[in-house]
Amino acid sequence: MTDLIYYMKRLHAVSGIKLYLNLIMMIVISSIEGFSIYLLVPLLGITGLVSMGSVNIPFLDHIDRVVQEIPPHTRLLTMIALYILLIIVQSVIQKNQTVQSSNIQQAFIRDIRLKTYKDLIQADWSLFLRTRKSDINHILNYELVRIILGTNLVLKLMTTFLFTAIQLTIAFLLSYKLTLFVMASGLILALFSRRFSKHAKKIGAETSELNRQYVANITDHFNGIKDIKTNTLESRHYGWFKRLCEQLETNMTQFVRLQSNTQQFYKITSAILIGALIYVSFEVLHSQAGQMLLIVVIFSRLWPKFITVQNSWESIVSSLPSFRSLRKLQQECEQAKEMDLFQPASTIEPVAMAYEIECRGLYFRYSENHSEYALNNINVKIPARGMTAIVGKSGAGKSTLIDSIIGLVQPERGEVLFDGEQLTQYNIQAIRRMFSFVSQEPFLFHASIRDNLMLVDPQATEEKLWEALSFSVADEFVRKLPEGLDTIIGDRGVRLSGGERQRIVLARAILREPSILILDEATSALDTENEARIQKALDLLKGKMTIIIIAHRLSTIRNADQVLVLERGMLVQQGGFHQLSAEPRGTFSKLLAYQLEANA
Ligand SMILES: Nc1ncnc2c1ncn2[C@@H]1O[C@H](COP(=O)(O)OP(=O)(O)OP(=O)(O)O)[C@@H](O)[C@H]1O
Repeated sequence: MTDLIYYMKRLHAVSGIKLYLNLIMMIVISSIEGFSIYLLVPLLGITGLVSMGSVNIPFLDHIDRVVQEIPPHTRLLTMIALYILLIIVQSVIQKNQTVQSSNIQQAFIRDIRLKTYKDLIQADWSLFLRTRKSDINHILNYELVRIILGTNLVLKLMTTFLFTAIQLTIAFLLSYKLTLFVMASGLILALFSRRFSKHAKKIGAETSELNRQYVANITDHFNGIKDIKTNTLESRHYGWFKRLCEQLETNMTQFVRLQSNTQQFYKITSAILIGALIYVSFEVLHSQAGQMLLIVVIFSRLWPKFITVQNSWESIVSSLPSFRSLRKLQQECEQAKEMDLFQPASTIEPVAMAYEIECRGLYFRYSENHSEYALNNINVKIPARGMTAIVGKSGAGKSTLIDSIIGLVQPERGEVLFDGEQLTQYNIQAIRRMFSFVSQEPFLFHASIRDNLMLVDPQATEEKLWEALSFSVADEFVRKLPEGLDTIIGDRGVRLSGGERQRIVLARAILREPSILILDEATSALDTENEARIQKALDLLKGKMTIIIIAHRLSTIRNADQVLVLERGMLVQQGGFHQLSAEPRGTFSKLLAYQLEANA
């Protein structure tokens, strides 16, 4: 419930006075509707269907007196005209209210979307290690829609309460005994309906979970469609998906059944109550026709409100898990916040590194439950403008070391220093501006090659783009593409080969003119000829920028100034390529030997 209150406050902050105007309009609309129905009583009186004299109550008496002032021959026409006028006024207000309500809603949706996106993008890497991308997708799509619906229902419920209060006051004036009876019956029923609300909450939680799984499955299945096809797993995946769809169907049907059960319950109770009231008034109390009409009017105005309140409440309660999910994600993002979006990247002055990066006593675990450290007491210096290679078996901790140097993960103990200055949340953005990083899974957007390159340098000239492409040996193949630089490369660059993708990403990294270039298996998909050409280009960069390379193919790091050898998170060797190859018992020699064997 606190989550719901949080978002209602947010709605209030976004819409301000408009929200109250909207509520007032809703009340006016409901009141006119109520008034026009009460107006039916004198209308019926004029037609002679009901004798107004028999209805001895202040409110209707007053109306009757006003009606009597109208000349008899125009009385009916005046009353009908008044009725039509009321409906016209109501529809004009209704139109404005609908437009304003939609404006409020859209502004609220925009606010939540922007806040969530901003929170996410400002969060540090640890959040993305913990959270599935499909869950983020799910929250930004499905849950958001349910939150909007839920908020809308709360507003409607508020107006219903206000409207019911007005109705109750009028009803009280008409007959306090009858109104008290209806209210008491409503309260008793509300107590009975608590189990409906509990059930609605349970169904709502299931809906959230099932929708989460739905989005996760779709994302997984279509990300892995190549593997599904090559392993002929289509029918198995279809089976999973079918089961989930059936569960979703059952869940939705359950909710509709619950709501119709509530409605049925209220309708039957309403029929029994009104029957009992009519019987008692007629047979026991011998009431007149006017009072009987009154009973029907009051009952028919008040009772549906109880049904609306109960149904809206069930829907609100069922959407509470969505409020929880979004709030939880936002809270996690707030805790993991590492930067402020209000400071644009272009205004952050990159710091220049003159001497070295130093890792001092670094310890890191992905989870406190892990007994093994991904980085275990790493002490190392990476000199500026030199080439440092990091090698080791798969899982040795190479990428984790890079991630802690960039500040993507925070060490449990120890520190990373740039020219003696510690990497902190205050200088992280400035320090990151020095880097260009080509990861193991480089990302290209569904856009042209030009757009993908200019992402890092929107002012880049044509000449500069081709220079970068030439560096990464990508110029030849890009020239041959039908649209050249303007070729659209598909989702994540699927329309390019793995090696071509890597070369475009490398060109992008160079275009940024970094002072520290990090390549994590950046040329692993290249053929030996193209890899050798890139090696040469990298050699030319030595002395101009700091280069850190993670490579499995050890032949590619022959020219490195220093090699760091990692094993199970520990730095086990450090030195020049030839120096380490000459240590026969060392891990590096073993790695070299394995590769020679494999290539033989
Ligand atoms: N997101 C993660 N959550 C939990 N454990 C992780 C995560 N990423 C890596 N690890 C673990 O941390 C250790 C070091 O992983 P890391 O990716 O740094 O190794 P690596 O040397 O770069 O491996 P590779 O050469 O295969 O890329 C491994 O045991 C790995 O299983």
